Amino acid sequence: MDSAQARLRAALLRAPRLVPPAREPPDRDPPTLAYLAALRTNGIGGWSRRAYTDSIVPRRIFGRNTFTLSDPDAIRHVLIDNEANYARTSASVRILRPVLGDGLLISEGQMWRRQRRALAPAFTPKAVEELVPHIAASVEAALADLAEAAARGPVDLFPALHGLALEIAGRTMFSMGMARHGPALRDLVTEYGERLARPHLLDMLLPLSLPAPLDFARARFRRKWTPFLDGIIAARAAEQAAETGPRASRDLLDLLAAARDPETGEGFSKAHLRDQVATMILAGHETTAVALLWASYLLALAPEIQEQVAAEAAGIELSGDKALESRLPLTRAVIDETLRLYPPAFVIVRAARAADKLGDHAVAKGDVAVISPWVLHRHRRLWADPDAFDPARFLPGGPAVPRFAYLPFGAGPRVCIGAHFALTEATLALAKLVTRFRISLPEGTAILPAAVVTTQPDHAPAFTLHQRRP
Ligand code: HEM
Repeated sequence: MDSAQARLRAALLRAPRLVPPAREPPDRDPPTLAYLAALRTNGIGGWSRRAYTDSIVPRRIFGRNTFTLSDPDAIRHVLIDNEANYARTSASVRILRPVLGDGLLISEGQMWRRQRRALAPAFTPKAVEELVPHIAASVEAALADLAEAAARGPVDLFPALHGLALEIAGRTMFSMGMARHGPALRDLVTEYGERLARPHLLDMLLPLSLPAPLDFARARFRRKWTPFLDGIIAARAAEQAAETGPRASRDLLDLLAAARDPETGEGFSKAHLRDQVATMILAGHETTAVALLWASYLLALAPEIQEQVAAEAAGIELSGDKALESRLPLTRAVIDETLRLYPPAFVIVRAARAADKLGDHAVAKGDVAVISPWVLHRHRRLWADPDAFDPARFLPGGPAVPRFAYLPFGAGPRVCIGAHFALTEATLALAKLVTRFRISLPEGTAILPAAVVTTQPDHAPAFTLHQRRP
């Protein structure tokens, strides 16, 4: 550990211990119907106390075994070693396909491989580094709007962070400004999230070949959704046709449009390209916005740490120097620790295609493996002081974080393709937010997680943003 790292660590040690408020897990597993109700309103409530101490928690739900895994070997087995035996569940596909179509997140087999190969070059650390100046410019514009709002009084930060993450996703991945389309997109996504994305009993029980009752409403939603996306893509094409001179850089849509199957030479269809835009924009902005909201919340509860983040970022020119992120170790550690305490993707679920074994448990075809970053990251046996906010766990030079105890982005071949992008964006945005404003909340404000698809806040608290500098 060098002396700068030692100083940072010592300063963090002086900050008071913070355990952000949380609901206590139930002492016993909720009965099946209560469990299903929890999945529709707040999935975190489905795990009882034993999930946070046991390595594998089996439960039988409607004739099927479900295993919540916090055992590193079992997790590795499902996500890596025997990954081909574990597919997305029919409930996940039912819920996600009307919005994401055949995009990367829910495609399987050869189609998935082709897409992943085509998209991978756009997400390497080097490619992401090229995007830093664009991310920085979008953050600056969002902060100017926030400053105006903050001058009028307390601010509902969540929609502002959503708008920011959406703008960054649209601009950097598809060269599309989202100012025009963003509000309508958010309305559609909210409409879907409030009703159709909440799993119903029959979503889980029926095979994909049979429609569940909500599938009809989901199909109606898709009939509105796809023309909306086609409209955005057409607007982008029109904008580019009107531009004179060479394009500055190729974006994701260009990469996908140019991709050819090495065997057949075929390209992706127009419908497929549209599904990819939907996938990247949705997977890429909702999660990052949630992460930034929780990071702002934690720093409002821990003003001493907030001041240290502000001091770190103030010493650096944040205008978009590409190697920026590595020079913000504390800001980055705050983001890492936020993703531990409030993982935006709170659960990763797979269904076994064939019989298998997890630890001492026999797995039958159709049984479900549940890997919950929420449970795993607060597991009593895997973390010291698991409920406390302690960014020092992630400072460089400290002990390594155990590989399968920390999975905000999943692991294995289906690991989040946008992980590096998200970490860069969130670190930069948080650094800029905190250098510009001192963030606070009224004394005693508690935000609790409400996990449906992502780990959302249970209400929209008004943050006070005190301008540090114009
Ligand atoms: C803090 C932000 C983010 C979090 C916490 C997150 C989390 C995750 C997780 C846990 C998975 C694995 C799901 C599974 O195995 O079932 C995943 C996959 C994925 N993520 Fe992210 N993600 C984030 C940001 C992004 C961004 C910025 C993008 C796009 C640029 C993105 C695009 C995707 C895609 C396309 C997949 C599917 C990959 C595949 O199946 O090959 N994510 N994400």
